[in-house]
Amino acid sequence: MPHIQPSGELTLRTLAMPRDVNVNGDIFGGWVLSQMDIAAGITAGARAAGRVATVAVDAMKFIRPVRVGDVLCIYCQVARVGRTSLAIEIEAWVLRDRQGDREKVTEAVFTFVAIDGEGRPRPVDG
Ligand SMILES: CC(=O)SCCNC(=O)CCNC(=O)[C@H](O)C(C)(C)COP(=O)(O)OP(=O)(O)OC[C@H]1O[C@@H](n2cnc3c(N)ncnc32)[C@H](O)[C@@H]1OP(=O)(O)O
Repeated sequence: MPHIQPSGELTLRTLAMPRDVNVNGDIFGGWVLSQMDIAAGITAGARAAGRVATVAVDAMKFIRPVRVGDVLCIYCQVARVGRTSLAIEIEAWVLRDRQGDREKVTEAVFTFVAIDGEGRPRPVDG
């Protein structure tokens, strides 16, 4: 079996806490999605040199559950730059129980729009 590595830059690391569990006792998918939005927003904001807003969440796949005590590691890369929008590919991996095996748990593509002070689209490259 090939040794699969994360794609992209490690942008955010955080610990899954008991307050974020769902009724199954695993971590709530919405919490994972919000961490991905934060991480991708950092990457998009850096590329667009300013404010960005999430306009679309595509190709979201929940591959494996996240559990309390896992370290969530989010990797991002810019996949496409348009006139006012940019797409960020995101992979979320965990280190099981803080230090164990590394597993990919989710992936997605988020689209951001560069916005000005009034919240209107502006060119990514000024
Ligand atoms: C659930 C939440 O609370 S998400 C929270 C954060 N997000 C928000 O609040 C954003 C709310 N949305 C908005 O304010 C507006 O949609 C804006 C300002 C982001 C964009 O305004 P729009 O009038 O849609 O802009 P417009 O039609 O000019 O499109 C802007 C760019 O986004 C792209 N775009 C718009 N909608 C989508 C979409 N669903 N998927 C992919 N790209 C899209 C367009 O193709 C265009 O890209 P380009 O300039 O690179 O060619």
